Amino acid sequence: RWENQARQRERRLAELEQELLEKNSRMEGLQRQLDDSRGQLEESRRRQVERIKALSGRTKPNVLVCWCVHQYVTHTVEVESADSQKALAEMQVKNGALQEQLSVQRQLLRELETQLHESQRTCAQLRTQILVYEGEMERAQGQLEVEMQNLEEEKNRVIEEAFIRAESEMKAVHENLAGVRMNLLSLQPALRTLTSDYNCLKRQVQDFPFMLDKAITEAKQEICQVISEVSSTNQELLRKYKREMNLRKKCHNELVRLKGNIRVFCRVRPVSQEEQDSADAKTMLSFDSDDDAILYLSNKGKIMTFELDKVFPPHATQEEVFQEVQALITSCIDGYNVCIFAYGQTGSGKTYTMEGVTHDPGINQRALRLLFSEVTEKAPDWDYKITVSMVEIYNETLRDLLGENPADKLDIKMNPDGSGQLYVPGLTEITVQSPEDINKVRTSCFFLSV
Ligand SMILES: Nc1ncnc2c1ncn2[C@@H]1O[C@H](COP(=O)(O)OP(=O)(O)OP(=O)(O)O)[C@@H](O)[C@H]1O
Repeated sequence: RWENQARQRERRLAELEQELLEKNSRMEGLQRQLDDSRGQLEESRRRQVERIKALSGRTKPNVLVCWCVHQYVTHTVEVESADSQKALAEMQVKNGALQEQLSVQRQLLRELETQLHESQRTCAQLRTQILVYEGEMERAQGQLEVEMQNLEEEKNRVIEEAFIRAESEMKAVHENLAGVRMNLLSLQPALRTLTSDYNCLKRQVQDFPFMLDKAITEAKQEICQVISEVSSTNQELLRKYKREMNLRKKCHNELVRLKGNIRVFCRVRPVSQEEQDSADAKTMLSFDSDDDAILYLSNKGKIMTFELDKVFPPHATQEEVFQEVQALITSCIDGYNVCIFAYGQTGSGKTYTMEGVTHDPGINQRALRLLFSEVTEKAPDWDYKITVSMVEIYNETLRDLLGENPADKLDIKMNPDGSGQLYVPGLTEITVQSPEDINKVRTSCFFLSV
């Protein structure tokens, strides 16, 4: 900004100087004109004086002619002759013209002097203005210098800061570089190892198709060998399985022989609230602590002893009862006919033992679960088909509860195959896949019986 102002002022100063020069040259021209006019006036006066002198020579000596007071003299000249008077008149006319010319020249001179004064005044003003401008320029120059100095200082400071920063960054870069160099040095052995690994792998990849072919051939041979081994193992397993089955059959037969074909258990349910109220409720039944197959019944002071396969006391759980019949379920899978039923007076706990309650199921539910879990376990090797039939025996009459007409009576006949087994012709059989299916059948059965 200051530079612009200074430049403008310099331009203005140059213009004013140019103007001053022009005015000076014009003034010089006017001066020259004035000098010329003065010279001409001098010349004309000189000529007039010579004429007057010439004329004086021809006039009376007492005529006093003086050029500076010639007007007055003119009035005092005594004309002695007609020629002199005529010449005098002419001279007077010329004198008048010269007087006029002189006044005009004087006027011109005054004007020129006025112009000269005016020019000098303008020149003085311009000089003053120039001085003012010069002062302003000096001030601006001073400010400019201060600004320049400030800028220089700022520049130096910024350069110094940048230098310090660059130095620290340079230092950090050098440190990083040193770290990178160290890393590079430490990586070089790893790189060499990797290169050798890579070359090794490359060779392996090149050899891979041949190795693969070889491995496939070997694998094929091994698989064939394994297959033949497995096949022989299977044969062996089958043989063992058959032997196992025979063993199980033998065991079952032994079990039946030892425990008897028909086993009878007795389960004593807990005493109900009403029974607790009666005085002799707790003393009627008692158990033998050494033998779990003995039950004592006290009736009218007389103790009767019952011997069974097992007696379950009131605190026996559903699980304990089921464990006792569990082996029979396995026998059922192995192809034996099994029948489990509960017998007893009303409210003695038959339904509780066979069906149980939702949170603690009885023998039926547990047997079905075990049956299906065994079947599922053997599923890869054996095909099983489980069917359900339901009959009602009431007053010596047999009815098919799953049949289309549950009211129809069924007959029990001897199997004509000569096996000595009984069978019921026309009895409905429903194939089931899970214990839930059996539950559905039972529900419909209840529905039908209703
Ligand atoms: N071992 C037991 N533990 C607990 N409660 C039992 C037990 N046995 C039976 N009960 C309860 O005794 C009551 C009668 O049992 P349950 O209905 O099983 O007798 P029931 O022999 O089936 O009778 P009904 O012949 O009249 O059908 C039921 O409330 C049952 O919950």
